[in-house]
Amino acid sequence: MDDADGAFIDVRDLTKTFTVRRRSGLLRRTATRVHAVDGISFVLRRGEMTGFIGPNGAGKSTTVKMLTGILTPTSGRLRVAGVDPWRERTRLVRRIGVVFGQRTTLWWDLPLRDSYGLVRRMYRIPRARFEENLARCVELLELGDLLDVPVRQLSLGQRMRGDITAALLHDPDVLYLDEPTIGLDIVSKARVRQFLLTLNAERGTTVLLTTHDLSDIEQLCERVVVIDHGRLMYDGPLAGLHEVGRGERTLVVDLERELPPIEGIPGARTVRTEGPRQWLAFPASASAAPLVSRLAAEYPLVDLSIREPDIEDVIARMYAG
Ligand SMILES: Nc1ncnc2c1ncn2[C@@H]1O[C@H](COP(=O)(O)OP(=O)(O)OP(=O)(O)O)[C@@H](O)[C@H]1O
Repeated sequence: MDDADGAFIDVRDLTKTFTVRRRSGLLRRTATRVHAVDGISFVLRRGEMTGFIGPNGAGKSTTVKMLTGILTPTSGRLRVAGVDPWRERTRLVRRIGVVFGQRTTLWWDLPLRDSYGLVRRMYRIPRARFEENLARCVELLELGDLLDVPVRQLSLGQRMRGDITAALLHDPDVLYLDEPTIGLDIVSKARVRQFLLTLNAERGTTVLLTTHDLSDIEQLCERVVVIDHGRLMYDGPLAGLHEVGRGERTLVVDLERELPPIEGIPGARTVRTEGPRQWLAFPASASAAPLVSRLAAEYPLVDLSIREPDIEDVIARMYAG
């Protein structure tokens, strides 16, 4: 059930504080408090696919653990599908799927097929629905040849596809993915991403994706939530994140030969040189045309291009600020 206002995941002023006791002398121990999540709020609607990003230690895992009912919040309000995850964990378990890129939820010594059988029993999935969901995942994730292979013999990419299938056999409404493409080669990454797009489009599964790979976000998510030091830094469309960094654009100039850094062009400053190539930053609000004609008049130009700030630059700048 969704909230009256259509919120499927509703997070308000959520905090989680850990008390860490450290030895501070021979016999003394001092307690310090870590504000892992420090008052974040966001609302996800059903069927949204959202990127959840932030640097190491930002509080992403802690947030996801609270969303899945593994950790209890220190304060704030939390609802997933109308349910308080901590209090009604057993009810919620049927509605959510979780995939951790770095750990497997499969049984190491069992072939995938047997692992899935155990998942079926754990969730009491009706046989027909189980078979249907399994067949679908096997086809889309190309697992057909792997079902009888013990999990320990699978490559990382194969295991990840196996894990995603296990998380979806009970038809969850929401899927939490923690670094689903970490360590995967390009082909496996593409397969996993395509699968997630199909899942979201066909089933309307709500997806919250934690990743350090920003191309995951660019290819999958229209919306991104950024946290740092437990605080919300940005929540909005991916395009808006580009806007945040749209203070400057860069002109990449190829000269006929290596020259000293270009100087004296009003409104532009040389930020980098590498052989005959130079990079000039200029305000995004300014037109590049006068700059280009001035450069062409004064320097032996071979080629040039304009670079928009990429998402990595923008985020690096947000964290730095
Ligand atoms: N059980 C715990 N006890 C004490 N401190 C904790 C505990 N779990 C997390 N923390 C601290 O809370 C902060 C947030 O950690 P969290 O794991 O949520 O970050 P993260 O954004 O998931 O980082 P990463 O990208 O490295 O996985 C960190 O400072 C971490 O050391």
